[in-house]
Amino acid sequence: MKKLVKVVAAIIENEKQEILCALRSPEMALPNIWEFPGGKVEANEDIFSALEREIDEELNCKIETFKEVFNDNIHEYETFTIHLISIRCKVVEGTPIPSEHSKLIWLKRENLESLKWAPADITAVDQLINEK
Ligand SMILES: Nc1nc2c([nH]c(=O)n2[C@H]2C[C@H](O)[C@@H](COP(=O)(O)OP(=O)(O)OP(=O)(O)O)O2)c(=O)[nH]1
Repeated sequence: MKKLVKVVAAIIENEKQEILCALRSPEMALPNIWEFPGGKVEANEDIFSALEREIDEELNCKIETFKEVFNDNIHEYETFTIHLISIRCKVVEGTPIPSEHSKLIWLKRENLESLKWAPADITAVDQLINEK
């Protein structure tokens, strides 16, 4: 059986109703595709604390999570299975600066479709596009 990896991802919306999208760098696993920033949940860590930690590490800013799951998806990649949990958040301190990603952009919901997303993220992207 493939390894199951639990990953949390942040849906960060700004005051202009734009969503933060992050481009994975050529050095990362699944390179050069767009995702919601986040990462793997460590043992004994709850999903909300994991996301706060990951965003602090990756984007050098503090977020507050909405304490509810926005989208929950299991997707099988070739080499592992991902359990991707997307959670709405807002930035409460600092400004997102990429340390690992190639690029960050803020996009309106209707433009999210224009990016090449990680396959596991498609259900969350569709849910965002369709909710308003
Ligand atoms: N962060 C994030 N990862 C995603 C998303 N969609 C998706 O398929 N993934 C995959 C890419 C990676 O294989 C895995 C997350 O690993 P990662 O490398 O970003 O997380 P991490 O910082 O905890 O990893 P590590 O290098 O410390 O092991 O999940 C997403 O929206 N956000």
